Amino acid sequence: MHEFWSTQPVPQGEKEAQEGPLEKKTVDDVPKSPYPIASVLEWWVPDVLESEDDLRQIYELLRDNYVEDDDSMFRFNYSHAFLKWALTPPGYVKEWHVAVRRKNDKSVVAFISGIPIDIAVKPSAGGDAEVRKMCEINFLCIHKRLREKKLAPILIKEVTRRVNVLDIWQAVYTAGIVLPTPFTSAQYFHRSLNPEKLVAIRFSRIPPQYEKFQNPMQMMKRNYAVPNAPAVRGFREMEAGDVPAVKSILNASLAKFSVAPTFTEEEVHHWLLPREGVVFSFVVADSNNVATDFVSFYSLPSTVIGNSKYNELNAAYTYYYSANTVPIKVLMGDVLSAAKAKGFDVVNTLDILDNKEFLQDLKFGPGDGNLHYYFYNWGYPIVQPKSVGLVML
Ligand SMILES: CCCCCCCCCCCCCC(=O)SCCNC(=O)CCNC(=O)[C@H](O)C(C)(C)COP(=O)(O)OP(=O)(O)OC[C@H]1O[C@@H](n2cnc3c(N)ncnc32)[C@H](O)[C@@H]1OP(=O)(O)O
Ligand SMILES: CC(C)Cc1ccc2ncccc2c1NS(=O)(=O)c1ccc(CCCCC2CCN(C)CC2)cc1
Repeated sequence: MHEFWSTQPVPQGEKEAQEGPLEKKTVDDVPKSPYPIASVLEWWVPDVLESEDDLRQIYELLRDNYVEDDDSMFRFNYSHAFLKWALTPPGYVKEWHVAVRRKNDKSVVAFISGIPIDIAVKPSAGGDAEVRKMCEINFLCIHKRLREKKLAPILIKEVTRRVNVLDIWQAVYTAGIVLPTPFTSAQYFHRSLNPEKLVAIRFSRIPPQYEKFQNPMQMMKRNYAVPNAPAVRGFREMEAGDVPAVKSILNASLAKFSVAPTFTEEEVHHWLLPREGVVFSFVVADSNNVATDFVSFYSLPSTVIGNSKYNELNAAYTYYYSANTVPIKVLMGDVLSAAKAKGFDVVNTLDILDNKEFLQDLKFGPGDGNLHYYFYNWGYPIVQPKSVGLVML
């Protein structure tokens, strides 16, 4: 059971692992050359920032081989611009974008990414959080034709080596599957904005509770209708001038959670300023035009697999927020209006952060997916998802 993960510094599910590092090594212990790989394959570092063609190759691998839901109805289709944004935050390390190509035709067959992140972790016994420089791992993907050949552990060992060699010894990551050993498990929830399209894609017929109506689809549309203008006075798109205020209110909000990132001003600028078709952010400004509240969401479309009428689902995912002068339920209501106005079909979210405070009133329903959160080389007690303030793209 877990031939690879049983060899790794992760909690192995026996008694509660002690908090903190599970193994201690130094840079001198780290191999200086790349992990050995099959002779028909080669390691490759794409230049996602400067080479559109390198970015396109990573985009296409993920478009055709990345995460699907259990019923293979949807597959994530992160856009070029989204991947460039997600992979190149301030201080990113190019070599942590680890790809594998076939030597003969240079086709990309696998990928895994790491980016730097400062994580504040609160000891379970209480007390101040410890801020730790970690690596955030994402986009692990192996071409469908190369699955179940133990290539994933090789990718994981190589990215670990490239992170360790820079004296970083912890990582944080999430997955839709259970591995040794989650420190929390969150549930997906979704909110229809375009019920007609969702019904056409997901069900052959309208949900039974609507059958009793004379015109069921009309009733669904009415049930999921949202205002076409924001309710909150002073609600507007975030601008560069808001960065200092957003940094301070967001860091203050995230400090409440047991596990959450901390953001520098540069990181607020990169992660939270609006980017067309990628990330959308808004502030509530007071009479001096100073941001008192903040809310954001990102665009992650999914390919609809095998549906005659639609081939793409436009999904928005709730991102970071700081609700201070208005309840998060009111702020997120304006997110639904903004997402509808921008043509999104559904808003997805998780029961992390304070999200439980709006799920019911804003008509979110449970999805059929879970998101499990993990540390690498850091023992931590199991906490509830509402104690977690980390959103992973
Ligand atoms: C200090 C720095 C540390 C940095 C590293 C920190 C750790 C980062 C860890 C990665 C975080 C990724 C975060 C995300 O991106 S989660 C998203 C993962 N990607 C997908 O689901 C896309 C579609 N699936 C695929 O591309 C493949 O099925 C993948 C690549 C997922 C596995 O390929 P394949 O199906 O061909 O299998 P194999 O024969 O090569 O290898 C089998 C071994 O791999 C273990 N496995 C399977 N799925 C995952 C998974 N999602 N995380 C970790 N391990 C996984 C599995 O338990 C088994 O080990 P063991 O059970 O026998 O022991
Ligand atoms: C009601 C559905 C239409 C909602 C929905 C929409 C688009 C989806 N696209 C792909 C997969 C599922 C989709 C879905 N159903 S769902 O219940 O919200 C759901 C089910 C399953 C997943 C996959 C597990 C998370 C994979 C993680 C995501 C985070 N990342 C950092 C690592 C990989 C995500 C979302």
